[in-house]
Amino acid sequence: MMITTKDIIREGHPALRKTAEEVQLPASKEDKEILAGLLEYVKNSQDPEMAEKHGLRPGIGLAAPQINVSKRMIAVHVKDHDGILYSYALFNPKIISHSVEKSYLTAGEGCLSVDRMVPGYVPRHARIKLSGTTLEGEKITLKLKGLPAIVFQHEIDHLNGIMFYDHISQENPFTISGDAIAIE
Ligand SMILES: CNC(=O)c1cccc(C)c1Nc1nc(N2CCN(c3ccccc3Cl)CC2)nc(N2CSC[C@H]2C(=O)NC)n1
Repeated sequence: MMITTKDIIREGHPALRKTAEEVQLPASKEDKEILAGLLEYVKNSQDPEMAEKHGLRPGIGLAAPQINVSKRMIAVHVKDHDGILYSYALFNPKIISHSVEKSYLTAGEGCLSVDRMVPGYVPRHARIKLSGTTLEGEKITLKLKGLPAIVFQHEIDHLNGIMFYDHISQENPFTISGDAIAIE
C-alpha cells in the first residue's frame, strides 16, 4: 500500500524515541515492501503531480520509525551540489567511519515528523562512510559528503530515537564551530 503523509507519526509519539531493531537478513517480503514504500514516498513527495494528488509533504529522506515501524530501514532520494542523484533504500545502515570536521545546513533542518519550524544549526559529520544492505540483498558501502551526508545522518538518527533538534545548541541555536562547513 502507498505510504502517505497521514501514515507519518509526529513528535510526541513514543516510537520516535525508540531504538529500532536490526532487520533479519535475507529480508522478508513484508520488510522489503516496507522499505520499497519508504523510497516510493520520498520520490513521490518530490513529484509535483503526485505530491499534489496525494497531499504528500516533500522530503528527501524517510526512516521506518516515522511510519511506526521500529526497524532499521531508511530511504534517501536527493541530489548533491553537482546534481548527482543519491537514491537508496537500505536495511541496517551503519556509519563505519566519519570525519572530525563538521557541516550543517545554513537553512536549518526540517523533518516530516515535526510540524513546526525549529530554528538553528544542526552540526553533523562533514563526511561519512556507511554500510548497508539494498532491497536486492547486496551489501554496499558509501562515502558521502555535502547534503547527502546530512540526510543519511538525519535518517540514521531516527533509527536511534534521535531528532534533529537534539543537536541544536540550547544557549545559541546558531552557534557552530568555526571550521564547520556551511551547506547552502
Ligand atoms: C527549517 N528549515 C528548513 O526546513 C529548510 C528551509 C529551506 C531550505 C532547507 C534545505 C531547509 N532544510 C531542509 N529542507 C528539506 N527539504 C527542502 C525542500 N524539499 C522539497 C520541497 C518541495 C519539493 C521538492 C523538495 Cl525535494 C524537501 C526537503 N529537507 C530537510 N531535511 C533535513 S535532513 C532530511 C530532510 C528532509 O527530508 N526533511 C523533511 N531540511
